[in-house]
Amino acid sequence: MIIALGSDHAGFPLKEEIKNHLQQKGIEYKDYGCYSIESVDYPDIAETVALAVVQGQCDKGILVCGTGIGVSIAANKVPGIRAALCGDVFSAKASVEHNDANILTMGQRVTGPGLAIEIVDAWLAAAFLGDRHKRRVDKITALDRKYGRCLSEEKIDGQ
Ligand SMILES: O=C(CO)[C@H](O)[C@H](O)[C@H](O)COP(=O)(O)O
Repeated sequence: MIIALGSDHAGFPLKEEIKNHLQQKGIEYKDYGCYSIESVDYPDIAETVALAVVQGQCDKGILVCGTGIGVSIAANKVPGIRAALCGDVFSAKASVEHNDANILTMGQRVTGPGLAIEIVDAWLAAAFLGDRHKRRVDKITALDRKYGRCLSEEKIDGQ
C-alpha cells in the first residue's frame, strides 16, 4: 500500500509528523508537498494528491490544511475521490467502513498531533464493509458520472 501525502503551509508540521509515523510503521508513502511553512494554496496540493489516487500511483491519500476543510472540498472535486474530513477516531473508521473513503483529511489547527496519529492508524486499519454500503457508494459514483468528468472509469468503479 502506498499513501499519497500532501498539505498546505498550515498543515505542513502535521504532515511531517504523519510522514515520520508512516516511516516508523514501514508504510510506503509519496510526499507531494508542500515542503515548508511558506504560504501555498491548498487546492493545488489537493488536486495533485487526488490525481495520484485516482490514477493509481498511490492507493490512498492523506491531506492536511489548517482546518482540513479546504483540502477536502478541493479533493472531492476530482471524480472518483471520496475525501473524508475526520477529527475523531470513530468517524475515521466509519469513513472507510461505510463510505470507502480514499482520502483522509485533517486540520492541523483543529486536531492535536496525538489524536491525529490515532485517526491515521484507525483509518488505515479499517476496511470497506460493502453490502448496503456498496449500494450507497455506487450512487456516489453515479453522481461522479452524472455531474463530473470521469478521469478513469476503472478507478471510479473501485476496481
Ligand atoms: O482552506 C483552509 C480552510 O478550509 C485551510 O485551513 C487553509 O490552510 C487556510 O485557509 C490557510 O490560511 P492562512 O491564513 O493562509 O494560513
